[in-house]
Amino acid sequence: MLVTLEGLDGSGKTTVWHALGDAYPEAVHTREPTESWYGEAVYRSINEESADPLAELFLYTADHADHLSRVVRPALAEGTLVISDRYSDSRYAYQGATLAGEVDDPMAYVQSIHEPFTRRPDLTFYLDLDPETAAERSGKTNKFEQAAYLDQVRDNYERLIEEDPERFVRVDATQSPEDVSEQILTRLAAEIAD
Ligand SMILES: Nc1ncnc2c1ncn2[C@@H]1O[C@H](COP(=O)(O)OP(=O)(O)O)[C@@H](O)[C@H]1O
Ligand SMILES: Cc1cn([C@H]2C[C@H](O)[C@@H](COP(=O)(O)OP(=O)(O)O)O2)c(=O)[nH]c1=O
Repeated sequence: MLVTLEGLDGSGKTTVWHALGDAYPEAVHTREPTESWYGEAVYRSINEESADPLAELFLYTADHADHLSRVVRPALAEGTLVISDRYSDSRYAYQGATLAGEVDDPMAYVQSIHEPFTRRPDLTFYLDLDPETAAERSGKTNKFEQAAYLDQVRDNYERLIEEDPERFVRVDATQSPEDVSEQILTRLAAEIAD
């Protein structure tokens, strides 16, 4: 089973990911961008103000392809639970925003380049938080963390949820970290038992 955590920067994904690590020590806990050299290239681009958005999309997508073949697919093939802090929906939502004006319907375009090779998550927790609080919590440390930009990213996440309501579980991320984790742990336990 492939479970992903999605949401704006500062929505609390990493906090939940640690709680899931404690609850499911036998699972593969992973993230995108990854820690591979592809992921390092992605972080280099994130910290570059003038990075070309299309080039950046392909760096993220290269990192995803490597993540899939090296980590996600082998673990799933062994029947291991995989929990990823960010995954392809981050590309659809974020690059769907950075590519506005570069290509028509950027989110559909980004989805179309993933479709032939990606593995759809079985379950995605969306940590729902307003962009102002998210930007405040995240400390606005990179170019993607400004509230106006996060507004567009949030709209894109809403479109993704509309497209695939069965897969997404919306979690109110204004709750305390304990309540957010508790809600996710309860739902995940129920899905695994199903
Ligand atoms: N539910 C919450 N309520 C208030 N603050 C939170 C909550 N969850 C996380 N935080 C804090 O917000 C900041 C960003 O959380 P983090 O888990 O790193 O988010 P993300 O991985 O989504 O960027 C951290 O300082 C963290 O302690
Ligand atoms: C995985 C991914 C992340 N991002 C962005 C979101 C973040 O601003 C940044 C780094 O991700 P991350 O380190 O997960 O940031 P955070 O923990 O604050 O959520 O990269 C994309 O734009 N596209 C992607 O496909």
